[in-house]
Amino acid sequence: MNILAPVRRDRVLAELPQCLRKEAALHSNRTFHPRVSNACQEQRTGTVGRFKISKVIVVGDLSVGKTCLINRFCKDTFDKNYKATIGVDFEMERFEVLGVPFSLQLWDTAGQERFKCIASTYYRGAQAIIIVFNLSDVASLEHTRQWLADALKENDPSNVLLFLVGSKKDLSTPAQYVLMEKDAVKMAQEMKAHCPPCPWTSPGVE
Ligand SMILES: Nc1nc2c(ncn2[C@@H]2O[C@H](COP(=O)(O)OP(=O)(O)OP(=O)(O)O)[C@@H](O)[C@H]2O)c(=O)[nH]1
Repeated sequence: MNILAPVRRDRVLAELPQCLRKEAALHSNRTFHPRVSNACQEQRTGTVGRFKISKVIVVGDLSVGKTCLINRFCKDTFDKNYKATIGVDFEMERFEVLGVPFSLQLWDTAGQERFKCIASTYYRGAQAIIIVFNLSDVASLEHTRQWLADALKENDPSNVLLFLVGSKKDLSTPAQYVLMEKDAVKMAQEMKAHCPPCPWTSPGVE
């Protein structure tokens, strides 16, 4: 008996969503890799990496907006009150890709130093690492190197997708933003990551 609710309409993917900016995109393709399409057609998704379920870990300094980013993505909500994450939190988002069920496990980790030890025990086995920094706090961008190093201790660097995400754009002036973006793009290139500005956490989007 299937007791799961239907997959949300915006989680049914028949083509790749349009990217925010071409240069920030993983690649500029609008369609799936033929290997993925073929495997989906033949219902052989177990053979395309871990297609049925993927783990994403979200790391970064305290209060940069990791929880808000996940809540915007999963629940389309924004909470202006800060509640520190204790250790880790977890969300599961179900998709349907080319007719095949797919689940994304999102691990929200604590940025506070005292919880780092607990949080890092959940880093292992990630298919994607999202490193978040605050666009109005240059130190949080500098610290992304350390967050990445810690996350990669538990994962195979050649087999994991990296994303560098700038939050709190609404709190920086246009001039500050231009400077931070330049530094962030440099950092993203150094990490071989991608650096799309984040549309989800902006209170204006709510
Ligand atoms: N103005 C503004 N505030 C934001 C934005 N994103 C998050 N915040 C606020 O920043 C604070 C911290 O957000 P969280 O998402 O809890 O931060 P976190 O990175 O999960 O924090 P830790 O759990 O301590 O690691 C909260 O008060 C949020 O409301 C944003 O884009 N703009």
